[in-house]
Amino acid sequence: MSADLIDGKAHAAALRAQVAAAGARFNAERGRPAGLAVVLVGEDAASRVYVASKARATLEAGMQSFTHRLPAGATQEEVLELVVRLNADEAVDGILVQLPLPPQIDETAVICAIDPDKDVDGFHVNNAGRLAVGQDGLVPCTPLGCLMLLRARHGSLAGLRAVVVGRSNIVGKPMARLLLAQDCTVTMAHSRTRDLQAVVREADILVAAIGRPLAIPGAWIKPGATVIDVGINRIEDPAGSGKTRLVGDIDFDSAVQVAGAITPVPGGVGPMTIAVLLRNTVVAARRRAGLGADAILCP
Ligand SMILES: Nc1nc(=O)c2c([nH]1)NC[C@@H]1CN(c3ccc(C(=O)N[C@@H](CCC(=O)O)C(=O)O)cc3)C=[N+]21
Repeated sequence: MSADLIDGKAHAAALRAQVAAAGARFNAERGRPAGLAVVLVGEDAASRVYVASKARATLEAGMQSFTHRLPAGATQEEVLELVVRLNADEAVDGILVQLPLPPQIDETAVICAIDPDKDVDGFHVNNAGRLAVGQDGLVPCTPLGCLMLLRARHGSLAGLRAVVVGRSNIVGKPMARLLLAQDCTVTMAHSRTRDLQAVVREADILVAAIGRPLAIPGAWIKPGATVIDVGINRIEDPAGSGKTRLVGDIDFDSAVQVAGAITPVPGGVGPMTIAVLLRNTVVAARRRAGLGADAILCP
């Protein structure tokens, strides 16, 4: 048996079309487009690629895109000054500071400086707290994208056993909170979990966000489970040739034989992350403008 492939690119394209429609409505109501500011500190090549693709996606969705590049040697004060300026800028509805930041900069301090109403990453402690207690806020893009994929497949998730492997503030913790809010029975597993294999085996829904290539083999997975692979790891191609390729945290080739449905890497969760970022930007723009929720943006 072979699992259904969950086509993240297709789901992301559909979401982006909805976001573009909602963005156009916002523009018509307010007389200006929603605006997203992306801050990039340093010259990391991979980061530059993400930032360029985000900027392109923002423009395609009819939003305004502002990209700010600071040198790798920028000081904490310079980064904070820029964030303060973007907080005060009425044309900016969303602020994303690309992580990781260079070592001389205190990431927590920078995230805390972002206006929570513009925190489209959902990393500010106000938004993390809101998610934890079930209040409306801005929800981190990757876990919300995963939830959308799961809702599209299952409809209701109530009563299903969900296992989240990984406990980062960016993916694991908010993912677990979202699944709990959907009435899943949630287990959080991590690097210190004993008998991870037995825990994974319980999962009707498995979300892997570990950051270790091919860490979970198909033999661990419950037959028929829905598997969401958040990992994006660049490894040397084992076939030799010195080339590299992207793989997830799940050993796809064995997992696809066992799972009921699975996201590929690339083309799974990654494209959803960017689509949700745009969605969050329109949500933030509407809230800041005192407009009600736009129904098509509510998952
Ligand atoms: N403040 C902040 N917020 C972020 O959301 C954030 C960040 N910092 N720092 C970097 C990571 C990484 N990230 C990705 C998003 C989409 C793809 C994506 O679409 N990947 C494609 C493949 C791209 C390729 O081929 O290289 C895919 O999975 O199909 C990848 C990585 C967001 N990040």
